[in-house]
Amino acid sequence: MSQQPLTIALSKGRILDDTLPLFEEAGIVPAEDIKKSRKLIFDTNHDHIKLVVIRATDVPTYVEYGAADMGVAGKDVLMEASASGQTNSLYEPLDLNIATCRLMTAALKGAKQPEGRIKVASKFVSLTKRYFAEQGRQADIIKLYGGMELAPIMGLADLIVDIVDTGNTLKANGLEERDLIAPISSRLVVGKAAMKMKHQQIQPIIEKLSAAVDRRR
Ligand SMILES: Nc1ncnc2c1ncn2[C@@H]1O[C@H](COP(=O)(O)OP(=O)(O)OP(=O)(O)O)[C@@H](O)[C@H]1O
Ligand SMILES: O=P(O)(O)OC[C@H]1O[C@H](OP(=O)(O)OP(=O)(O)O)[C@H](O)[C@@H]1O
Repeated sequence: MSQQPLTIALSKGRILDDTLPLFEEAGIVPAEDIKKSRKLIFDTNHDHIKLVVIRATDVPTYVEYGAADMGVAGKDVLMEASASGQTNSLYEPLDLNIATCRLMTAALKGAKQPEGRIKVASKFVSLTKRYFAEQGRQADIIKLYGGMELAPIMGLADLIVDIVDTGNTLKANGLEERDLIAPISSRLVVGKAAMKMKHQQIQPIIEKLSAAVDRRR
């Protein structure tokens, strides 16, 4: 019996470096070197499986709408997509334990926070809004697209919400960690329709990836 076609959306950028070896261990290998190509869609060693390589923030959208059946994305990106209402039906069956880092608030070293409303800069606008609402703190959220650490230095914001890994970027810019919002790693996500219609094909992939993740622990 021929298998139904299956499309997996991978985040380009730093997650891809960790995703490709994991997929290879699970027996899914692109037909050409993704990192040397300008193509966005790739055949694999399985006739029915294709990989699409897109911006991390677009992965939840492709999977939510069923344009891709499954995907790999950072928990930060998934939290933001969910908080903004961009997604509401994604399954998250596996923590791939790659691209691990922390979603933190941070501020200038030693800086006191204002009593009333605070200004918070982040690229994760919706999850930041939700987080401060849950904390019962009034916050104006300022959307930035990168280099968040600059915002407190320039007086644009009191706090930032950003990814921290080694802490080197914060340190280099005179900032310090404040509160942990969530530990982050990349997750395998599956769309609602795919989970229903292609379960028999998807389940073995989840199992093989899960075994590959376990072997690394
Ligand atoms: N310093 C870091 N260490 C470990 N993981 C990180 C780090 N920064 C980001 N990540 C994780 O990797 C994911 C992708 O980050 P990357 O820097 O490749 O893309 P991006 O700059 O957020 O996206 P884009 O360039 O498409 O806007 C993030 O969503 C997060 O889950
Ligand atoms: O704690 P560290 O190990 O220093 O890592 C944290 C940095 O990594 C990410 O930035 P990235 O390099 O993706 O650049 P960006 O600001 O363009 O997102 C994140 O936004 C921090 O700036």
